[in-house]
Amino acid sequence: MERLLVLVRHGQSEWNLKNLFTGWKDPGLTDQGVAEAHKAGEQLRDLKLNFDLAFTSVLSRAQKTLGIILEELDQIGLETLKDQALNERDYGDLTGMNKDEAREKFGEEQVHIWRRSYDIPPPGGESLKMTAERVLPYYKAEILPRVLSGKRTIVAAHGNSLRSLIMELEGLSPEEILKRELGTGTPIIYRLDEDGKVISVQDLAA
Ligand SMILES: O=C(O)[C@H](O)COP(=O)(O)O
Repeated sequence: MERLLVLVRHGQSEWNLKNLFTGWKDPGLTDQGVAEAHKAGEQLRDLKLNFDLAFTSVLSRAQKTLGIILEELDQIGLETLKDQALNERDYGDLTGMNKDEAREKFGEEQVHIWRRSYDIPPPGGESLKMTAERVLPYYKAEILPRVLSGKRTIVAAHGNSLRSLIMELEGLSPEEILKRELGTGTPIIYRLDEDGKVISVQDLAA
């Protein structure tokens, strides 16, 4: 039985383009983001992949990316579960701030710590560890059992919610996962064994 799990970060958003901390804000996709989502769908179609079930966050950039991918796969209307647990990490007081201006205001080092340390949250927001503490219980309760039952599953979500998942799937340390940058609109294909361990990983960015 195939146990297929595909993760995809949303295509470029309006706020990615403007270089703003986004977190739980809900900007739409740019034209480039729409194109990236189409390309992700085409890549999956070229691999002859399709799905029984989809998961996404409650944020429109992830939902729209998923919608475009499903359109490319001729799977519009696929059963889709949406949950806030898969949202981007909450960037707290940094939300809406330009990332370069934040570096000027708080210093390069501090902004890097807020963006890429494992357990130091930005002011009023979530660290990667806190993000993982909501993503992983949801994965274990809702996503993994369905993958293990043979439902071919796609998850369209966000840079940091997906980092939490990848850390778990690939057994990475906090240092290793924080070095991993996820491209917008780039699918990563996992095949799992009956215990949920990863048998193979195919990153379509590579
Ligand atoms: O929320 C955001 O601003 C981005 O989606 C991810 O940002 P990061 O690369 O600063 O973690």
